[in-house]
Amino acid sequence: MGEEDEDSLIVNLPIIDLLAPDRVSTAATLRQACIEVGFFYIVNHGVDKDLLGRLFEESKKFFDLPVEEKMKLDRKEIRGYTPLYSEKLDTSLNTKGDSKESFYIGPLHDELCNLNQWPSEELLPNWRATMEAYHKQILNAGKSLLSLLAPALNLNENFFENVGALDQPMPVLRLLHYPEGDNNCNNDEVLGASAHSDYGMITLLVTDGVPGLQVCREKDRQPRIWEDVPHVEGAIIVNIGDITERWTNCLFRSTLHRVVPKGRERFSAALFLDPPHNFSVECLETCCSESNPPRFPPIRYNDYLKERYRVTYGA
Ligand SMILES: O=C(O)CCC(=O)C(=O)O
Ligand SMILES: [Fe+2]
Repeated sequence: MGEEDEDSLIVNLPIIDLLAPDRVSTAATLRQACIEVGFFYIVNHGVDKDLLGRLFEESKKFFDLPVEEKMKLDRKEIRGYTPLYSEKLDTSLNTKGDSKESFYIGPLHDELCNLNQWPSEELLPNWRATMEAYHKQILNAGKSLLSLLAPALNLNENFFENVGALDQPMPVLRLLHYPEGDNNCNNDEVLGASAHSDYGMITLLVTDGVPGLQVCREKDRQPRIWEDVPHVEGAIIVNIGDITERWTNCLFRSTLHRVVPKGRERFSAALFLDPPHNFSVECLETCCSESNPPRFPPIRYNDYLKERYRVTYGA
């Protein structure tokens, strides 16, 4: 799949058309992508192009604010601002932290929605409306993808809805800003986002087109081989998260990825789509058998998530 391009490798990921009339063959392509690499693109996802432009404009306006202003919305309950270097996704590294800042926006319509924090309307009048509109559209794209992911697992199209995985889903939108420069420090290289896999069900990622995202398809092989994920205009990048890997008994892969500095400022926005917090994640029937028994016991999603955040943020 990877091919040489001077000194870097480029991964060739399939494009999944959410509106393709032949759902059976689309689900088969999706299944293969999830088994082989855990990353793919989606098109015909229903996210408005102009809204995407506004998302990045407003995101930039927030990150351009003075740090004191941003710190007024410091992250609480996984909502709000995280400053530069406050996170280190690869905890084995000897660096001061990842060179990125971010802003988390939690679900808009659940009993916790009042925990979301917003910049003041005087400072950024269109900010909240833009983020809410994007949040809704990208969540719909995620739901529509899940209705293809279910048949890709030999399950009924409505499986995720029927088991309650979408009752109170936990879509968390994370705006990301990687400043330019800042390449090296004494020890390991400072990365925009160090090597990690995502925790949840699926992640839907849009970027401003600036390169930097890379995947490592064989995490246990040394030295690690990193391949660039190219920008495809109009497409959304999707990756399988750890809880889906666990849910599918490791049939679908949650692939290691990272963001490396390419000497340019970069913006992206990731929607982490998770099941409800009290949802019990238990090996899917179509992913185990007598000869391939479940590798993990059932786990309440919230217990799993808390542990992952504790390790990443050290709190
Ligand atoms: O910014 C990117 O391209 C990737 C971000 C990412 O992997 C994450 O936030 O989990
Ligand atoms: Fe990620």
